[in-house]
Amino acid sequence: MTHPAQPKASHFINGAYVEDTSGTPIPVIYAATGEEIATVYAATPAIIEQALTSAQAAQKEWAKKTGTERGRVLRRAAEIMRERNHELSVLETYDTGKPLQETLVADATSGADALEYFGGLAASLTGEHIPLGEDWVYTIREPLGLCVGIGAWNYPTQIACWKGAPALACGNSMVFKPSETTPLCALKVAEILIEAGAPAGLYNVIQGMGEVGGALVTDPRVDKVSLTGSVPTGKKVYAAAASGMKHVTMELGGKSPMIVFEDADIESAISGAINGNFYSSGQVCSNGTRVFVHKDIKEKFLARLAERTATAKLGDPMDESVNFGPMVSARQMEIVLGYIEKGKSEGARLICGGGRAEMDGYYVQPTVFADVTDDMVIAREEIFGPVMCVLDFDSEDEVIARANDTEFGLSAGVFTKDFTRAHRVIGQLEAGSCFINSYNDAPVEAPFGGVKASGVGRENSKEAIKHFSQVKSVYVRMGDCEAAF
Ligand SMILES: NC(=O)c1ccc[n+]([C@@H]2O[C@H](COP(=O)([O-])OP(=O)(O)OC[C@H]3O[C@@H](n4cnc5c(N)ncnc54)[C@H](O)[C@@H]3O)[C@@H](O)[C@H]2O)c1
Ligand SMILES: O=CCc1c[nH]cn1
Repeated sequence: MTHPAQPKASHFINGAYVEDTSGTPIPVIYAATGEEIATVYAATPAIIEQALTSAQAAQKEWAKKTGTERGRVLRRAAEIMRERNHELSVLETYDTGKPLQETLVADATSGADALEYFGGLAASLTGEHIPLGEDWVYTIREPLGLCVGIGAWNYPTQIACWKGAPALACGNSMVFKPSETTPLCALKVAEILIEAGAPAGLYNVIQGMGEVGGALVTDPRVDKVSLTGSVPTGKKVYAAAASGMKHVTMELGGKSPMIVFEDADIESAISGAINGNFYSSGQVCSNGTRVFVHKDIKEKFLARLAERTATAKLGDPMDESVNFGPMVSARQMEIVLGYIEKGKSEGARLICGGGRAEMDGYYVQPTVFADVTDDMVIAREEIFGPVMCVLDFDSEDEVIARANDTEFGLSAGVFTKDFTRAHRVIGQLEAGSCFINSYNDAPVEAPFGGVKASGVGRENSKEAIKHFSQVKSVYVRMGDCEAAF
């Protein structure tokens, strides 16, 4: 019997599902059991061509609509997503293995927030009037054209919407390629947009691995590339886009610091560390995986952290009481287990976890290492799994320097009751998305993105509009135009 997660076809192009089984088969594996639940096929050159042609044609008509008309479609799509939240969350759980407890509140709902927010902004995307004596300049905010979105596997619905919603609000069209590990959810986003009144071809989804992404990035019809992925992929995609002088947004990886000062509320700081390391089984780009704890409170912090981590409920992700799921894939589980062994061999002190959980599926125990030093591999490389590194520090200046000593710059957090210190420290941290006495909140109203190797551009908020539109300026001379000869 066909599994309920099996989509009608692999791709969604020009308003309909499209199949081409001559592409490479991509099995969809449910991470909680290892069972193959669906198959899709990588886009062939003919499929890529269909998607780009449809998107290019649809964009021209879409850009002629008023912002109010565009916004209405996006807001209707948001409503449909909310009405179907349960069904979409179950699919997200099949796609990623993340617990339903999480997907019910953080995936389709976050996608709907983006559609609603950018739907609301669409009608207010105007230019300005710049008086110059008698003359004047006016500006027009114009779409970029055909945008390509390429997704990572940790938030398939959210990523499809965080890219699609601002792109469409600004009058662009999109071809979206989900991660080959989680190909299912973006198809539903495309389906819902059509149901909400989007024209055929405006938002297309095609499947595939890096080669399909590469073909999209280098196509001369594409004006903008927005990637969510790792730093190595980001470097390749950024370079390929640059050779075509395309606009880019790069949402990449991190190894973010979370600093716990001696005056912090310990329970609250531990909640931050848990949210910033174990939510989505640690598969969140902005995670605060280097937890710097002041030496005076380190042992107290570790003892309580171990106690609370022991209460994590691993199990069937469809059971709503389960709050800790498997890694997305066997490959990701092996990568994470490799880092755990590295941490042990490097001499870090294992506080809890430290291996695979004894159950079917790709579960890794929530793991905490203490006495981690800055030079250890586990403190330098992005693990993208449930592995928290606790490092201790003495002084504010020292911890700021150590927190910044990384190629990454996605996020940073500070826990302290001293707000003067909180703002002073945050002001010196090299990171794009920061938190004070909290960790990992990502509301659509706030800009999201990194500095240094963690990325270029911002998603969400009004900032995203700047990355999906361009400004035309028009000089208007009221008198005669004069020349030297
Ligand atoms: N900053 C953010 O917003 C954010 C959010 C989620 C995940 N991430 C990052 O994503 C990574 C995990 O996701 P992943 O393993 O899917 O990342 P990845 O870099 O392996 O793949 C990301 C996407 O890029 C595609 N791709 C690979 N090579 C390509 C190429 N040469 N040209 C075009 N496309 C190509 C993949 O098929 C996939 O769709 C982590 O590093 C994580 O930090 C960042
Ligand atoms: O994974 C990165 C994006 C994100 C952060 N919090 C929720 N989603």
